Amino acid sequence: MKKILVLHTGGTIAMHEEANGDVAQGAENPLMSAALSTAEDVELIVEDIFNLPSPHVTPEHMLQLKDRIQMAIRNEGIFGVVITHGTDTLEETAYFLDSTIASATPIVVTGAMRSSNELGSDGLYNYLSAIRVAGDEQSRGKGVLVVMNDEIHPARYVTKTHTTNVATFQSPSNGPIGLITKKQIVFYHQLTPYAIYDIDSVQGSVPIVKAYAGMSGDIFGLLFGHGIDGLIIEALGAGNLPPKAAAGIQTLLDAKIPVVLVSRSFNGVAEPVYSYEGGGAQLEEKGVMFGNSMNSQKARLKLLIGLNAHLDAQQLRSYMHDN
Ligand SMILES: NC(=O)C[C@H](N)C(=O)O
Repeated sequence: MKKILVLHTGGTIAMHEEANGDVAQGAENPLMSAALSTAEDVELIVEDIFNLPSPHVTPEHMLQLKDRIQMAIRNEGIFGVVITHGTDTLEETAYFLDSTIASATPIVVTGAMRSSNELGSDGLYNYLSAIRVAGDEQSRGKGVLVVMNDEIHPARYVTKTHTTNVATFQSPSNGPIGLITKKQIVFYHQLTPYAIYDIDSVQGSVPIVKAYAGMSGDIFGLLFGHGIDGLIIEALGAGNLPPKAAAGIQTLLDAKIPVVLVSRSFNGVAEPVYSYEGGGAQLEEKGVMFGNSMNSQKARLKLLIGLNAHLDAQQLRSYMHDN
């Protein structure tokens, strides 16, 4: 019997539709009483660790999940872990766990786009698929995986791309890492290795600011006054800013506050290419770091992890760049 630790955290997968069409949380998680027909060699240890819509999930909750999973890996002889989660911030929790837990144990995160009593509800199906993947030998050593809609995606690359479609989770640059069919689980490729920091705190204020045509630098002055510890800028194209915005970040850089640039384009990498005013080459010269192909919400967690791992400026620069 393979022991699978299941941690329910809430989200649409644990919700129901009411008579007026609103989707709401009940006192009971419907997954707890669902009739499951899993592969017979799996024993589930099920915990309702939280019951939160995922917009209520914070890095502190992610840290709590990490601690619970690490304890189970160390002491409870588990084969794999399944986490059910709301989809809005699912990629963030999955990415956080992927970046902080160094273990070959399969860790699979899943959710649903339609609540438990809606026509075409995908919750139970995704839950069963996640259990199958978490109990599969091939899933070992593949980092944290996101299982939705018959696809397996690496936490590093997956993102929510659609507000309502059940095929919302995609890995824009790389595609899924695997596929779930009725009879088998197929993996297509391996991930390259990446740094993992087993942090024990998630302190610090790291906001995200999105760049746009005609942007001024005012927002950076306000953030500086607010006392931030780091900043992610979703920059334009390959990693550029409007001239006034570029000038506005100087105060943060002078104060040695890490500023990381990612792109608001969801495909490709942000890198220092252009030498015009506000161009990436100039920004790099000023001390801005580049977050490569990461999206802003994951780059924010990554910077938070780097800061809580007490990396020095050089280590932080290469950590933010490698993904
Ligand atoms: N589909 C979902 O789970 C969305 C929901 N708002 C949540 O993230 O909690």
